[in-house]
Amino acid sequence: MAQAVGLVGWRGMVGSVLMQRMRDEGDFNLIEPVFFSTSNAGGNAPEWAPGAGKLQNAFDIEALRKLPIIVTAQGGDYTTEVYGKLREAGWDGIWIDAASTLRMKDDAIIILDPVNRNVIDAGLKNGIKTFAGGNCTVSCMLMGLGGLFQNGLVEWMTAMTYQAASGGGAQHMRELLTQFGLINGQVRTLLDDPSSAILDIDRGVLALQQGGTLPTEHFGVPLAGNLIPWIDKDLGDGMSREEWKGGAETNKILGRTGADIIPIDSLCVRIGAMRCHSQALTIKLKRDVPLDEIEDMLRAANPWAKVVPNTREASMRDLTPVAVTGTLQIPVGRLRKLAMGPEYLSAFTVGDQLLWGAAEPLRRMLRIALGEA
Ligand SMILES: NC(=O)C1=CN([C@@H]2O[C@H](COP(=O)(O)OP(=O)(O)OC[C@H]3O[C@@H](n4cnc5c(N)ncnc54)[C@H](OP(=O)(O)O)[C@@H]3O)[C@@H](O)[C@H]2O)C=CC1
Ligand SMILES: N[C@@H](CC(=O)OP(=O)(O)O)C(=O)O
Repeated sequence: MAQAVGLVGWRGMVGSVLMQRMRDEGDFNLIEPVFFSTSNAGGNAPEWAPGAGKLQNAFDIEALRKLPIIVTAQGGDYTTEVYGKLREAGWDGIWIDAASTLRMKDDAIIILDPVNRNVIDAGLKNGIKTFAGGNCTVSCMLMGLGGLFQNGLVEWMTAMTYQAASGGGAQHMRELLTQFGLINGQVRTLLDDPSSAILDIDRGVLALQQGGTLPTEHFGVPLAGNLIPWIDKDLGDGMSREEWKGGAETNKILGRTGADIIPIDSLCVRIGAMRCHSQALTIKLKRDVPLDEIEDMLRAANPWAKVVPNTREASMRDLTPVAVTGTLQIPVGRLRKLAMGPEYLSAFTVGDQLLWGAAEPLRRMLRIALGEA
């Protein structure tokens, strides 16, 4: 008989991508979905899930307690509000969560099964019941570079990130597009006139960007025609929380602790892409490995990592957010040894932060929990 699975956060941005992937992969044939809402209990479940009945109250601990598995993409505040109460009420089910809240807890595993299926399986065997999707930047990086980690080749690594607006949420994407539109409107007459001076156009754009009238409620400053070299909270030691996650989460996903920890550091930057995070990586290898062997390792690690030849044409065609959006492929390119020596490798990777960065690890974990993968 199909297992009942509670779904919370299914209509949000991450949740919608998750629902679409579950529908595409036939996951709903394996479960009896119970849809929850924080805002519309008693409303209708989505029309594409006939027979799913009414939406249940996502804060109703008694209703949640009945379910052996709960999948949530509702957000960290919801997890903070509900998870503890549910466990305190004696709930012993499997909790699969997109939020960062529980990731670093000792009794939780960060899920990215193409990279850490061994950690997940060992956890399940040892009674772990809490599974959290990783930070989008970390998950996309590990999907691309998994081969180097699998082969124990990484001595240390730095990631310079180029993160899309979607990482902030749906409202951030809207704000970015509104800013682009307003900027275009500001200089449209000049743009339409081929004889206008580019510096006049530039002055017009800057006047709007600096004038304080662009909507910046979500990003704090204009992102259109700009970048923001800070993502997430200020940890007070010169590091952003997003940068801290790069090292902390990567090592936890890989199951590395103590002396086995791989130093990984980042500088995380928000740019005006829509939903793909990109990152430029500098990797110190433990030994000099020829580039063709490195490429073979990257390809062999999982079916989604794709090596892009280090040429201008291939990089421009295949290694951009626009090329990757909506796909599960994680291209890795710009691979070359650096001037510092043959153990120093440069790489660039791009990933859809709503797919491998958020939804995909959750639906795959659900299948593992159901014994279907
Ligand atoms: N955004 C991202 O890039 C990533 C997000 N995550 C995590 O996923 C979680 C959710 O993020 P995200 O999906 O961006 O959040 P959203 O804001 O898109 O959705 C969250 C909830 O908001 C409610 N909501 C209110 N108004 C609307 C509306 N007009 N349309 C849709 N939903 C609405 C819904 O709850 P209800 O139906 O109950 O009203 C929905 O489940 C967070 O924990 C985040 O950390 C993880 C990785 C990446
Ligand atoms: N912080 C990421 C998005 C995100 O939701 O990350 P996390 O799941 O670690 O909170 C970004 O802004 O691009």
